[in-house]
Amino acid sequence: MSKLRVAVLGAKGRIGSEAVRAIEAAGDMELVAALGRGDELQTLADAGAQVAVELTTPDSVMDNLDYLVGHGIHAVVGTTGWNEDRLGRLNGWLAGSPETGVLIAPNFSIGAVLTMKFAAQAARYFESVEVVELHHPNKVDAPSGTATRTAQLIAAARAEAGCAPQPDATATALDGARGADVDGVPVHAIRLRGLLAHQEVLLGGEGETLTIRHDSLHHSSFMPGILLGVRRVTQNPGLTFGLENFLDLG
Ligand SMILES: NC(=O)C1=CN([C@@H]2O[C@H](COP(=O)(O)OP(=O)(O)OC[C@H]3O[C@@H](n4cnc5c(N)ncnc54)[C@H](O)[C@@H]3O)[C@@H](O)[C@H]2O)C=CC1
Ligand SMILES: O=C(O)C1=N[C@H](C(=O)O)C[C@H](O)C1
Repeated sequence: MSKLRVAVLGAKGRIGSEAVRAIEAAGDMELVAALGRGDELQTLADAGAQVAVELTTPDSVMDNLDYLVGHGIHAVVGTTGWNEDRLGRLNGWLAGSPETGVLIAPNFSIGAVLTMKFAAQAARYFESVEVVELHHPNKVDAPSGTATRTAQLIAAARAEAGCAPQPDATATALDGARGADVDGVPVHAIRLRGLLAHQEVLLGGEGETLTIRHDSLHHSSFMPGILLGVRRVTQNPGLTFGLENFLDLG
């Protein structure tokens, strides 16, 4: 069977360099291009890339996806910075290239995907819920894409269950002291040397609390998800948001 022809964008970055190694080691894939900032996107079409793994920066990802979708190259995207406006533009490009698949995964690690699922399940049973994400200090965006998605899923589950707004008597606060408000869920971002990517979801009810914590200790935690995404995206045209869509989580 012929190997999948895969490219990496952001190949010299923290996660991109790990992805290059993982793709090179995968028996069913061939790494046909590894691009860094400033490299010509035309290299991807010239190399016959079928799938591109996009691991760059929020300021680069849209131009790259415009090119990829326009050339019918499937994309597996880990880069953060997604909002309604960006998703709308991407869907517009995909409408003009209906056979192309794009997976956007806020997090490729199985533990983080499960954290999001468990948090959404638990959120309706507790009065209070807050998200704390903790990352290395070189991260350029806050809150993390994972924390934003977690808070959105929690808010949606609470709305569906008819939960009341969270109790919070804060009358005066220093700017930022209560974190960012994502759909009514406070999200707090810590940046600390020594950390990689971590998240806690804190839930509180009468006389009890529940903490769901996940730790990515190495970039290798993201690789099985990236490889799964590469294998599955070619059979899933259009936009898929979240790796859970390619997992049988029940
Ligand atoms: N979804 C997930 O599971 C994960 C997502 N990420 C996200 O991936 C992105 C990259 O993270 P890191 O590797 O830590 O950052 P990084 O800064 O180490 O790497 C980004 C790389 O992309 C390069 N780059 C920028 N523009 C480019 C362009 N137009 N073409 C090609 N290369 C370009 C940069 O020069 C840099 O080498 C971030 O948005 C981060 O949040 C990171 C880890 C896991
Ligand atoms: O920048 C990172 O490192 C990470 N980014 C993603 C995010 O913002 O959620 C995924 C993971 O947290 C690592």
